[in-house]
Amino acid sequence: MSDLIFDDVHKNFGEVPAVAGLDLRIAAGESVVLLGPSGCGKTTTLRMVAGFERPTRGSIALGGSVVADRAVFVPPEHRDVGVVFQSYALWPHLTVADNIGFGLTVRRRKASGARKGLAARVAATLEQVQLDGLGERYPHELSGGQQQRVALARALITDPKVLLLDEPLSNLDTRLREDMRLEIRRIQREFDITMIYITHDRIEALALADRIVGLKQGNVQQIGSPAELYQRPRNRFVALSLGQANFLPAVVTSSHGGTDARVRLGSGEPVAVRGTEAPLPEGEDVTVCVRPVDLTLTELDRQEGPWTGTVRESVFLGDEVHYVVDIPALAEPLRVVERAHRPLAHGTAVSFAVAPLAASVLDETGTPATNTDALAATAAPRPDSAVSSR
Ligand SMILES: Nc1ncnc2c1ncn2[C@@H]1O[C@H](COP(=O)(O)OP(=O)(O)OP(=O)(O)O)[C@@H](O)[C@H]1O
Repeated sequence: MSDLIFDDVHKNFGEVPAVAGLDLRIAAGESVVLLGPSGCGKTTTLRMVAGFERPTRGSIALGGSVVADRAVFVPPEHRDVGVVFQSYALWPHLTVADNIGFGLTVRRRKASGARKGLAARVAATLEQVQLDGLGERYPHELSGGQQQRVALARALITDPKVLLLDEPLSNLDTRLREDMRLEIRRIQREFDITMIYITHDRIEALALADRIVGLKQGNVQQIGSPAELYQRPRNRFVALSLGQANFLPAVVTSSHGGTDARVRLGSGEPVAVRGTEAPLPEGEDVTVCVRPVDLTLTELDRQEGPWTGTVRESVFLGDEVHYVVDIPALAEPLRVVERAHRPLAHGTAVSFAVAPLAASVLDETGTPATNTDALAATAAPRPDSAVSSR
């Protein structure tokens, strides 16, 4: 059974469409991350689930019951959702235990006579978030990470149908963010919690999601597992949301649809790439997305045509070298990440190769392909050796 269903959910603020037609079914125990830049509608979506906003159109169902549609609007206190905000929102004058217990006592459980079990529930929840023994402290006596654990515990103690987290790690330093990321995933998995987590941080999205929803200006761009979105992004926006990417013009040489295709870059040998769902006609101009780690450079004596180039920047980072390479046939410089066994110096002439089945064809109907334009402007013949699969 789906725990949470969005059916064609829209939310407009005046003329601003904050959320434009969200269709999503979240299964019980699933962790879904809404990923997108500021203003794409993440918080609005979360607020509609919590009951702080009402959809302009469409419906939201939670645990089998509609909580918001044209006719129904269940108020926040009757939705059984737990919310964790970026700001922690703890009561400064209450101890940790009272902050956590507060979440439970304001719920119906108080009325149903469960109060006597409160101390035991608080202790168990403190243990769940690994804060055992700190119940008598006040929030100002805790670190930022510990305070966020208290906020998490306060949401968890009510045993919510869905846990909503709104950029909960933004106020923490890098190290604590890493720890808390793992901690939230552990708790979510261990207790089989249905979770919606919103962030603009790609690492958080990749680390925490069973599925990621890529959002842009209120519109869903793609929904899928972290690996799907990373390895087969539908468009440039999704590709760049999850990390650095190169977008290269190519021509389809064979495709079977749903499976993998072969494309030619420049006049190199065809290279196997991840195809699109629909078959691609042979000869079709496409754009392929290649991650920097899926390219390799080969040193040349001199540049041999528009599909070879020169190293503009070479940054040694210990395990890896990050290269920026100017290729005349491409509008944008190529980004390449290689193991740091033999850093190539600035100005070195190079050819590049794409690893087989590492690149993917974008579905960019109607999107201007800047790199293709650049290629069309380049008339010089290209040596076959310049671009090949490795
Ligand atoms: N109460 C409101 N009144 C008017 N416009 C609003 C309101 N809340 C949000 N918006 C607008 O709706 C759009 C989506 O906002 P939302 O806060 O959902 O984005 P977000 O992705 O969560 O951004 P951020 O990461 O900055 O929090 C934005 O254009 C925002 O300005």
